[in-house]
Amino acid sequence: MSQVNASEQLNRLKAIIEGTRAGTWEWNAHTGEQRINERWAEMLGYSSRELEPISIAIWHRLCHPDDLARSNEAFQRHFDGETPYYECIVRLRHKEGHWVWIHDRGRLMSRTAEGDPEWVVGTHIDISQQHINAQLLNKLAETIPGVIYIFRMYADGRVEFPYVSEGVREFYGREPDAILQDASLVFELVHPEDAQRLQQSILESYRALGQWTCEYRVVLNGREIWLEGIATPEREWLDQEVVTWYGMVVDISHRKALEARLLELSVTDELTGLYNRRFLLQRLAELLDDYRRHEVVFSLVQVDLDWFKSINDTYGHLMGDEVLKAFAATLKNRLRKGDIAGRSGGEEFLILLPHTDTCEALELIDDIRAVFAGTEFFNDELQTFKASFSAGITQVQAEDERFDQLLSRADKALYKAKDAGRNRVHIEPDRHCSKGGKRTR
Ligand SMILES: Nc1nc2c(ncn2[C@@H]2O[C@H](COP(=O)(O)OP(=O)(O)OP(=O)(O)O)[C@@H](O)[C@H]2O)c(=O)[nH]1
Repeated sequence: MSQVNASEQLNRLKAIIEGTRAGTWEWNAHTGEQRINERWAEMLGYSSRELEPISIAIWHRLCHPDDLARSNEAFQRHFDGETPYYECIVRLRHKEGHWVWIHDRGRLMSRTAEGDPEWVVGTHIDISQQHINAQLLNKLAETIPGVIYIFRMYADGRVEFPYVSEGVREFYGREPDAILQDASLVFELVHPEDAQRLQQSILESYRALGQWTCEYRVVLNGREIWLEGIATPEREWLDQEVVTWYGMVVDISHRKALEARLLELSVTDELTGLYNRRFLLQRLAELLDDYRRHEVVFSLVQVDLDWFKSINDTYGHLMGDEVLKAFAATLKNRLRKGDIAGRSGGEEFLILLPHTDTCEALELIDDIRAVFAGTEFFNDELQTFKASFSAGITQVQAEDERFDQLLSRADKALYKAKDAGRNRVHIEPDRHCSKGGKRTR
C-alpha cells in the first residue's frame, strides 16, 4: 500500500469515527497507558487537555463503582477468549456531576511476549437519551393496569420478547429479564385448555397481519388468572423478515367472574337453584338434535307437585316454598352429573335424562317419588304434613321432529298419573317395564 493511500485511508477512518460521534479509547492492559480522542472527553463535558495526564486512573475515577466491577468481569471474559469482543453498559460521571450512560465496546489487539493482554481498543457511544426513553416507557408502563410488551416471531417459528414491562411479574410470576431471555416462560403458564387456542390466534395474526386479540387463562401458584391480550403486528426486516407485535395484556378475571355469575343467573331458578325453563328447553332442543344426528337416546320427565294449592292454603305460601326447595334438594341428591333438572313454572318441573330409556327413567323417578312422599314437613306450629308429586315420562322417538312433541307426550303421561290418583309415575307411550330397569350409562 502506498504512503498516500495509507494516509488517505486513515483520514477516511477518522471521518467515519467523527461521523458516528463515537469516543475512542486505547488501553494498554499491561502498563495502564491510555489514549482517548477528543469526543471521549467531550461526552463527559471535558476537553482532553483537562483530563491530562491521561491514564487508566481517569477511567477508574469517572466510572460508577458498580459498573466498574461489571466492566472488569466483561474484560476478563474477553481476555479469556469467552467473548469475541468486550461489551458493557456503564455510567461515567459528567463534569457537572450527573451520570452519562455509555455503551462501551472494545477488542484486544495485542498480547505481550508472555501472552498477557496488552493493547485493547474500543469506542464509547452516548446512550443517555435511549436510557431516558426506556425509563419514560417504564414509567408509563407502571401506570397501566397490565403488561405492555413487544413480541417477535421469526419465519422458522422462533419467538422472543424484546420488551416486557414490570407488570409481567404479577401476571406470570417471572422477572422481566428472564422473559426477555426465554419467551417460553410465558407460554408454559398458559392453562392447558387455552394453550392451543392462544397459539392458533397468534399464528392467524402472523399470517393475516391482522390485530391479535385473545382471552386466555394462566395458572400461577395454583390460581387461575384470566387475561386479555391485544396487539398490532408489523412486518419488519431484521436480517430476515419477522413479525413484531406491539401490545398489552390486562387482567380480566373480575369481568370473567361477573360474566360467569350473570350466565348462571340467566339460566337459574332463584327459589330452587335448579335450571329455569328457558335453559331446559334449549337443552331439550340440543338433545333432540343429538338424537337425530347420532341416535343418542334420552328421556324427558314432567313433574307436578300434588295438591299444592291446598298446601299453600293450609300451611302458608312460605311453607309451600319450603316444599318446592325440598323437592329440588331431593332431585339434586338423586340425579347424576349429566342429568338436567329445572323448574318450568310454579310447582312444575322438567327433568332431562340423557342416555336413559323410559323404563330406566321410571325406575329412577319412582325411587325419587317414594323418597319425597316419605319426607315429613313441619310448620311453625309443629304441625306435620307430607307432600307428593306425579310425573309423566317419555322417551325420544324416531318421528320426533320438534321438542314440543316430546313435551306433549310427557304432559299426557302426567295427566294420566294425576287422573289415576296422583303420587305416581306414568310413561307415554305405555309399555311394560320389568323391575330393575337401572340405568347403565
Ligand atoms: N308457595 C308457592 N306456591 C306457588 C308457587 N308457584 C305457584 N304456586 C302455587 O301452586 C298452586 C298450584 O295449584 P294448582 O295448579 O291448582 O294445582 P294443585 O293444587 O297442585 O293440584 P294438582 O296439580 O291437580 O295436584 C297454586 O296455588 C299456585 O299459587 C311458588 O313459587 N311458591
